[in-house]
Amino acid sequence: MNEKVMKATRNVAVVGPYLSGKTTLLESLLFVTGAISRKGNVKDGNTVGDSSTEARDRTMSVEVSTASTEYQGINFTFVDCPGSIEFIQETYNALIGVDAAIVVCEPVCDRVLTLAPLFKFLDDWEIPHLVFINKMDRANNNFMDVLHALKTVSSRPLIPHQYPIGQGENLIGFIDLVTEQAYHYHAGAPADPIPLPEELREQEHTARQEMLEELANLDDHLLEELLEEIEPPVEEILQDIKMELGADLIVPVFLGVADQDYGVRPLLEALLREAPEPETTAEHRGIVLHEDAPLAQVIKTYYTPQGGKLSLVRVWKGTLTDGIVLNNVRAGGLYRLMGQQPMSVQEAQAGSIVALGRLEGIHTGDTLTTAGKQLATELPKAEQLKPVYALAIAPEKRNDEVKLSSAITKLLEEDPSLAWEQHGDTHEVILWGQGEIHLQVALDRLRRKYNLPMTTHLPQVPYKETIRKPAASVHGRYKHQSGGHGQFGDVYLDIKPLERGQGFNFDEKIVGGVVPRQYIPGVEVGVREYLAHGPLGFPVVDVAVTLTNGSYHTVDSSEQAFKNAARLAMQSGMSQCQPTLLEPIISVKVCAPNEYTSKVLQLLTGRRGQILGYDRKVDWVGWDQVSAFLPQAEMHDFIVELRSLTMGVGFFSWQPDHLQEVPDKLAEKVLATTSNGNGKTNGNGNH
Ligand SMILES: Nc1nc2c(ncn2[C@@H]2O[C@H](COP(=O)(O)OP(=O)(O)OP(=O)(O)O)[C@@H](O)[C@H]2O)c(=O)[nH]1
Repeated sequence: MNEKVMKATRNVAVVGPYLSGKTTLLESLLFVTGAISRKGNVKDGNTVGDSSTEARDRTMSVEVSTASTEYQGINFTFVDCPGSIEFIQETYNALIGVDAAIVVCEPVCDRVLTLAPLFKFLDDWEIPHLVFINKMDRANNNFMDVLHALKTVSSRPLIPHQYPIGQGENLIGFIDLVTEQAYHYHAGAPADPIPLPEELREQEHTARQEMLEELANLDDHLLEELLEEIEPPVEEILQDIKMELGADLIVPVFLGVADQDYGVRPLLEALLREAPEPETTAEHRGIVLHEDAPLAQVIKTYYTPQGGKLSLVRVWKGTLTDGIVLNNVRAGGLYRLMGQQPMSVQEAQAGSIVALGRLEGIHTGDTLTTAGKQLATELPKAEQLKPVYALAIAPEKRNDEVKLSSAITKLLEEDPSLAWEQHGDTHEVILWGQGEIHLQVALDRLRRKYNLPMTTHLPQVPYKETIRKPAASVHGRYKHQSGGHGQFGDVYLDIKPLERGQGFNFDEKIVGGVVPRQYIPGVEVGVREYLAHGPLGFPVVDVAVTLTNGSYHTVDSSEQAFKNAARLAMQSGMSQCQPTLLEPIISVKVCAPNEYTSKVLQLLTGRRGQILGYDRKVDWVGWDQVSAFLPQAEMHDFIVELRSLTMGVGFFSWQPDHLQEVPDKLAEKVLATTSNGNGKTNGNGNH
């Protein structure tokens, strides 16, 4: 292991809520370190991050992108992560592979809640992170008020590292609370030291005391110094911050204006001083470093516009070279990525983040070793989010259908928070994801990368039907004479409703061979075939059918003729049984900050949901979890409304639960919109 390389590397994710300025900050970090000579900006679509067409079209990040630079002898790889909650899986997968994260947020007290899921993930994974309060040129709220608001959504104490000089448009610099040195910002150049403004002395003192007291909660020596009113040495404070940030015990808070490079150098210096080295991160993850065999983990999979596969990996130990065989697959190409630009490298040492080409069969999250797949002890992966939003899709051109499955497979490799299925009842291809924009981006990729323009519509609700009443001895006789020998089958069936969830049962009570044994399977097939489309046009469930009687003809009877007779019997019998529509009900667990619980309850009941109860969400301070049954017909845009009611942070998990009778009035509506009674109706029935 090359310890020198490990010590000289830092991998830092840039994360934070939607549009907080992460891509702009990355651009500034690359600019002030000299990795790029001219800064791009998000509106002009020429930044290093957000380099894909899908991102540029929407001026938002839709996948992670990495860029490397050097600052004061340290190689930094920054991973720019999407902020939108719909692309959060990307962020979670990438965070697994970094040493630290910069949480970029805006100085708005009302919006701190949007950070809650991210802080939760960082804290659960014990990923050291610091906060960069960006857009300080737009700050309306007092800095300490923002800090205190942020504290309410973090389980780790936030400590101010800086204090602003001026506010909003009048922001001119900052005070470093560790050294108590004030600085004046300059666009495009390092800040100048200036004397500490007298009028800020008291506020600076209060902020600094808050920092020292939080640190003293974790360091007895510092606590003693504070109690005895001894001024702690700067070195001791810095050492404490480094140790406690490294162990994810505190969250230092910085400030600035990314698009003017204000506060960006101090941020880099803090990362240099305080962010953990790759070796520390690896040890923290329980990786045994003294064995030299390479160990890496995939944090993102890309398919380039030319169709090549690139696996972005964090090298935990050992050295990767071009052509290395990992998990029995030979890598073809080893690259450092600068946005979408791959730059070939000969080798990648432990601690780096690089891309490997052509790792077929390897997926995001996989652990890679030279020991072969079976021998690799899997490193933990980020939790896979379950999709919550669906669209039915079909290729615009019919003969593209064959191409679709291989394109979707690649799409899902790039983005594991998508899923797809061919629905058994409705035969639709359903694309599942995390929200409307998420699916639009996936459809854009299908069109652009795979030349597969698609049409979309709301998925059909897979309604079923059943019966309320039995019918006895329903008769079906099939008699057909055509040329040679004819067709004859004759049956009597009893039809009975079954308990909900019992499915279908076929039985026979034939005595005296009135229907010969060899024809009985034909009767069952005929019944089953009929039940695929009941009188209302949907598959029939929870029905028992018994063959009770019949007759046959020695020459003309056949299995086929009995099948037809059974269908005829079902046709005449089922209409007497009061057919009724059933809808799928899903069980949902809806999670949101408790100030929104009453809105969540209203949302559910407004969608015919049945509330089963609610309670505090385990391990989520200040959050509730509501359990309910919800008709699947009401699920389509449920996530959209839930997010709009909860500042974007509410989420839910779901699973199919049972079938339930559709209330009569609604059933009429559903059946009226059913085209030609063939069971096709759109989701979201009554919206
Ligand atoms: N006033 C001001 N605007 C900024 C600052 N930083 C970024 N912006 C603007 O904020 C908007 C969003 O910036 P981005 O860098 O795309 O934000 P992001 O966090 O990467 O966005 P997503 O990744 O899509 O969540 C752009 O219009 C930027 O120009 C800043 O410090 N001050």
